[in-house]
Amino acid sequence: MEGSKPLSPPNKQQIALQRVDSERPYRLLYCSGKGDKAGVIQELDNGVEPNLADYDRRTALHLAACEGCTEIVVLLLEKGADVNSTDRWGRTPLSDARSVNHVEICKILEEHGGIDPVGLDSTIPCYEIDKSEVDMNEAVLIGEGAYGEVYVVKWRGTEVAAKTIRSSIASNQMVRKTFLKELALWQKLRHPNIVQFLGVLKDSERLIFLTEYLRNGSLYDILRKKGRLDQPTAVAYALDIARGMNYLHQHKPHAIIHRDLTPRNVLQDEAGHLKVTDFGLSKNAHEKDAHGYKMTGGTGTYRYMAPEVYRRESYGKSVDVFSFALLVHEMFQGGPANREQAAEHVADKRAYEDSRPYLSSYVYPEDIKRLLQECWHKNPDCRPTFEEIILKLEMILEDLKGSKGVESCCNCTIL
Ligand SMILES: Nc1ncnc2c1ncn2[C@@H]1O[C@H](COP(=O)(O)OP(=O)(O)OP(=O)(O)O)[C@@H](O)[C@H]1O
Repeated sequence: MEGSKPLSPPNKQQIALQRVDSERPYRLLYCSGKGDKAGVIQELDNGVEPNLADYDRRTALHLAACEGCTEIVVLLLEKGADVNSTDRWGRTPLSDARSVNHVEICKILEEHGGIDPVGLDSTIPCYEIDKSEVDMNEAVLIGEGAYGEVYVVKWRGTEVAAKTIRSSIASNQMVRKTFLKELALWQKLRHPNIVQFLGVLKDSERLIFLTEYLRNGSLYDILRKKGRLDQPTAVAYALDIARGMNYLHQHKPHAIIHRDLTPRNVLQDEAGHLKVTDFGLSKNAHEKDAHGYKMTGGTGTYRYMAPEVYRRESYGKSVDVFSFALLVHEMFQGGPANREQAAEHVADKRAYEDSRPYLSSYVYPEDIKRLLQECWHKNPDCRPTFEEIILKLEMILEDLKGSKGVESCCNCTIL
């Protein structure tokens, strides 16, 4: 009879192998989210359960559906993945695919009996506002945009802005869903330089949503009234916008690209600070193709549009940096560059002839000039991030304060 050997402690290599083994099942989740078909097949062939879930109860099918990996979705379903497994938040793979608009995957999941217990519209109720709390008959019209009118109304004793979406637009179920999706994204945002979303009016035939009311109006109104801003004010405003935009670009788990950053979409609060608004056109950066993002064209305002967007190429976050540069240019200049020319013509020349606004040395300090040239660089990869822009602007503002001894901003004078 063979005597039993005393157990010796595992060596380093054995410990490493044990670790790989204990992490091994989760490779299925990793490969599914990355679209690594060979990896997924290998894991399943090794006997990993197709319904394996992580601590949030998210399965390989959730991840593949969410990341738009169609082939993996099909494969997992073939291998017996549960089409209606629910994660910690009650979301099925179909809920995920819908929320990021992966149409083909939604179809496949539905064909396999997939349901969406969460539903797009039901992400809204916690922010629904009873329409009896808002008297729309007392509403005062304050503006009109591409999607409808904007009113100031009273809600629980406070003046707020009510944005109405034209019934011709809101009656289209697909468009309505897209709006609700954008609002669901907006309602999660909280930042001092982002206009606060308040809620959607419940049971209203029209689609109406409330945001905080900024009584000083938009940057467009300010520039029309005041013309060119003094340098410290322009830089302080630029910092406000950059901070709001940086928050959007650093949004987790997916960056938010505004896509329509214009002077009309920047509003001023009573303290004189600027806030970025109108996420109706912003796009969750998760909805990307292999190269970046594709814009369907016609979206956004031509005068502030990045060349790659005008040319309908794939694009990324830096399209907002390009628009930002034009806003800053306008604050120093007092109005838009090439204002006598049609906006589309201006965008065309920027996209195909690399034309950029003139930077007079009398108007633009050297460091602002350099920053603007970097921000509207023709190569999107050469443009700085908003995080970098903030650092530069903070230094420029310090220098301006140092050289003048005075910062004048929003009617305040800081000595
Ligand atoms: N929260 C708000 N507080 C105060 N005024 C607002 C508010 N939201 C919008 N406005 C005013 O209403 C106007 C219209 O706004 P809206 O966002 O509908 O359109 P826009 O930004 O001008 O154009 P577009 O729809 O093409 O983006 C704005 O220019 C602004 O003057």
